[in-house]
Amino acid sequence: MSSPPLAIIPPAHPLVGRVTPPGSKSITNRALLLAALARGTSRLTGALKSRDTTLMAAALRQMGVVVDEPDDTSFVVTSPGRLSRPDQPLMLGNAGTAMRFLTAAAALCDGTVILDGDDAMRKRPIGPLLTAMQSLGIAAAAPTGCPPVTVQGRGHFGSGRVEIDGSLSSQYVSALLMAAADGQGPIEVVLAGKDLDARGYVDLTVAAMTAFGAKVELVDRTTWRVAPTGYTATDFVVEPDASASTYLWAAEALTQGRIDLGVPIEAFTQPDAKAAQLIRMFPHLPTVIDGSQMQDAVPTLAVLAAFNATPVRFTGIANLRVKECDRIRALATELSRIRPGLGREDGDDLIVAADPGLAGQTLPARIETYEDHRIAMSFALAALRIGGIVILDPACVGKTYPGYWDALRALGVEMRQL
Ligand SMILES: O=C(O)C1=C[C@@H](OP(=O)(O)O)[C@@H](O)[C@H](O)C1
Ligand SMILES: C=C(OP(=O)(O)O)C(=O)O
Repeated sequence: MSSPPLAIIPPAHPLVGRVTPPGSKSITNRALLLAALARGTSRLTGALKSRDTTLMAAALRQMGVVVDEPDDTSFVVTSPGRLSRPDQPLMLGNAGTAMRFLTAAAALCDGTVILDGDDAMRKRPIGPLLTAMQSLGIAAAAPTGCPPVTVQGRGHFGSGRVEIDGSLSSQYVSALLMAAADGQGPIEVVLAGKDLDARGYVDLTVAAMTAFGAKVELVDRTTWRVAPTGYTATDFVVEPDASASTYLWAAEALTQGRIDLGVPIEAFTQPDAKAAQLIRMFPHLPTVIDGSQMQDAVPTLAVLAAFNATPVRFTGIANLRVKECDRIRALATELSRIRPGLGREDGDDLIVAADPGLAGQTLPARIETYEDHRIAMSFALAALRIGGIVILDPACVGKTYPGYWDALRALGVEMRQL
């Protein structure tokens, strides 16, 4: 059921203040899984509490891991060091990280594991990951090429060489790498097909694995060698979420404000932190932005581009079509709802016809959010400068940033639930 629409009133002042961004979704869900694979107790602090991490934690509990939540930003994970076969299917909503990472990890259980998600997740491809697992001798099936998935766990990940086509999602590579430390012997994960978009997410994976005691060697740009070390319980600090921070950086740029996130941009290791340099260039964003290495920041940059001095073409974003929704289509459609022709698809590129004159106008538009947190959060930025914007189903931000609307309110943005 969708939540009541939210009308946002453009603030008459620059947004100035302090906001603490939530913990990184990507890092929290990696750390939760790795802690679950390590015998003993691991404390995760600075973690994200949101729909995606709640789903990951619940799935791990179904597999016999104790996940305590002593406060709003910590998880304490106590594990026997292996995952038990769950009695019921793992229901993972539309959490891509949980679905992909747990599909590989399910091979470490003894017995059958079914992983399923919501309607949107049932359209997100997982075939390449299953093909890779099958090549290691693991029985894994998804008749439609998308969840639900059935994995016959056999208690280990095998050994040898596994090829993976990561062109649709880097999460397949991350999933294999994390499970590979529980191999019977060393496992080489080799990229097949074109180079990865979002390579930075695989670097995050290797960093998290290393923190939990794994040994991963980058043999060359396409090959990682993972030793069969298993994982060691540890205390782990999750950095703030860079993708969530992009909305605040953009809000600052759009209103010529000053928002202190309490963390310098250089401290982020996540790929989307690269967007900060572009946002700083506003209103003179480049005419072409390659979004491949900062994919989750593209909705933020696209809405910002609507107010830029010159049009912007976004390239390298084909796999935005298989995220929470088809984000290329959603961005083009919703930008054009504000002003016809403001956003347009060109093959798999998105072209935003910039119009600095939009700022200060009233252009009533009810923004469809397609149950996609990033569509809701990015179009709220348009509402900081344009009157009459209503965000439909605003609660969808709970996937990764449940405190988003409160953060904007704390900066003095007025909103009305309709
Ligand atoms: O590994 C991760 O944590 C993520 C990888 C990216 O997805 P893809 O690898 O599917 O592009 C990104 O869009 C997603 O939000 C998080
Ligand atoms: C694509 C995203 O999420 P996921 O793939 O983890 O569902 C996202 O958070 O923008």
